[in-house]
Amino acid sequence: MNAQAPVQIIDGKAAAARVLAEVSAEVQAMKARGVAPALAVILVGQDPASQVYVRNKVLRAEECGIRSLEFRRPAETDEAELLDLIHNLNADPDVHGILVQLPLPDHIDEARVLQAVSPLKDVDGFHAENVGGLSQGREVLTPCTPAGCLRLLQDSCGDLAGKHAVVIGRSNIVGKPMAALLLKAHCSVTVVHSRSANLKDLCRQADIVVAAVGRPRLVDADWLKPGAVVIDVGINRIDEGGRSRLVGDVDFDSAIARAAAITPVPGGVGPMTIAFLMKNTLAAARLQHSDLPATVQHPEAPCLSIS
Ligand SMILES: Nc1nc(=O)c2c([nH]1)NC[C@@H]1CN(c3ccc(C(=O)N[C@@H](CCC(=O)O)C(=O)O)cc3)C=[N+]21
Repeated sequence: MNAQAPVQIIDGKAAAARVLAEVSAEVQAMKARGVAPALAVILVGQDPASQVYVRNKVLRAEECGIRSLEFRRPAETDEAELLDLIHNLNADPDVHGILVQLPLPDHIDEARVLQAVSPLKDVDGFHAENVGGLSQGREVLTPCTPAGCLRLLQDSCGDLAGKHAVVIGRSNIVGKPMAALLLKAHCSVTVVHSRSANLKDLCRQADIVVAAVGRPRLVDADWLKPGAVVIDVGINRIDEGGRSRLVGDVDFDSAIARAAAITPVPGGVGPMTIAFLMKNTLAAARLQHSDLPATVQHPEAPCLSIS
């Protein structure tokens, strides 16, 4: 049997710090030309996890010089009120990005709310116009988590052309846009999900596995081809021995025996998601100020996160 090369643990925090440094430099350049990028974050209700995420987003924004505005609304807020707030932010020339934290309370129609955000300010990339643009391979505002995963894969594997990527999960937030980005990067893409027959056999054929199903430690070494690169999007809070801890959709301790490279949870995809939110806010500010001289754009950092 061949000895297996040691596994590379992909450091999402370090990768995110590099992205944030790029963003900070560009924010300064943009400010020097009179535009101060600003992100509005809307949080409806008291979900504790959402509060932590929103707090982190606001902190990261401040760190890279992006102005952040937080709008907290009670869980009972009705849809019309929320739509009203979004319309006001759409019309505000000093606000460049709008993020509506998900999930929303059950009485609010999530699709209608996401569709109300101006596509030019849609830093989540969830508006149908951006979803459609991504599927056509255009450079549009792109969902932050898959954009972050793609960057981690490019850093780790270089050229992705011709590789077989298996995406586990078909959500609008991760699975579907991830598949579109991998296709754009010239991978062969298989999307599998909870109803797939032979889930494990399909996964075993993958050069690249992106797990985004929300099932704690579903994927173990037995699911992997030796040398596979594994991106774990899952963030599952589980109780273990009376203590709460975060685990991914991948059984990390098992998978490291087969994978060539793997992201940990925490410290993998999560920090990259937030870094790409900042990148998208900058891209959104540029979309709204197409009059800015091109020198604002960093030559090696293309305008939008998918490129
Ligand atoms: N409109 C909208 N856009 C989102 O992008 C969005 C959302 N709603 N709702 C919730 C999910 C979740 N999400 C995370 C972002 C960062 C971490 C993150 O940085 N996690 C740290 C650990 C955090 C911890 O310890 O809890 C890590 O993985 O290292 C996690 C989760 C963005 N989301």
